[in-house]
Amino acid sequence: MSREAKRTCSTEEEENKSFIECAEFVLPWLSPRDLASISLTELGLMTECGPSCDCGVECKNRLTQRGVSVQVRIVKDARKGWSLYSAQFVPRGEFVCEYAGELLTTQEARKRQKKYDDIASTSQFGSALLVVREHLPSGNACLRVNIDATRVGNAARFINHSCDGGNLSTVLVRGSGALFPRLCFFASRDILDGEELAFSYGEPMLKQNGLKCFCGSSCCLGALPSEET
Ligand SMILES: C[S@@+](CC[C@H](N)C(=O)[O-])C[C@H]1O[C@@H](n2cnc3c(N)ncnc32)[C@H](O)[C@@H]1O
Repeated sequence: MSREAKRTCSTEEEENKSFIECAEFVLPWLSPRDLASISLTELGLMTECGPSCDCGVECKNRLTQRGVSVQVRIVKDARKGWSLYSAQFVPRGEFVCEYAGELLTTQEARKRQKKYDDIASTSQFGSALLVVREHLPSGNACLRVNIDATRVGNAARFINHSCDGGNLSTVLVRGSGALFPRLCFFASRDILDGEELAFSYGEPMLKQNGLKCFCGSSCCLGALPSEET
């Protein structure tokens, strides 16, 4: 899974600071292949109070820091595996949950993805390693965050892909003073009680032995978005 964000509001000075602070997660220069992926679906960006603020978790500007915010149900699907359903009406724009998981170095993410791909080739295995690339305004660099919810995470790790974008928008939330952004889901439209929650895992850059997609949408491309991490 791969998600893209373009940061638009920072100055060059801020950009350099962020670049240095997050050195381990930065790919300094993008390969031509990565550059080709800049046009992928962009994430929304948002800032909240964070470790450098005096306020507590009840602060109104910590909307996404209070756990899963809607009632959900985990349901098994014969073809997609475990899936997350809404167990209440969720109005458009409402915060749903964070994509929580282990933050990995890129080296560890690559190692784990290979292991997960091997397991998935012989069994029904739902790995949940998501790569977020945040492109800095200059276009010369990108901050990469690898979130692995396969073993450690919250209910968001059961959200399946839909080729039509599903009913969730992804927003990268940066807490003031926090080193890494967090990936959060908001309802992209009104969601009915009993609807499956879904989002787009990214543009299809198909691997030869990629997994089949069973999202069931009219624009289904037949394969899950997947790329070399
Ligand atoms: C983040 S996990 C989602 C939860 C997963 N279904 C499970 O059982 O753990 C991602 C994995 O779910 C499966 N998956 C997600 N969306 C799918 C879809 N549209 N069609 C088929 N499989 C899907 C794939 O195995 C994928 O690697």
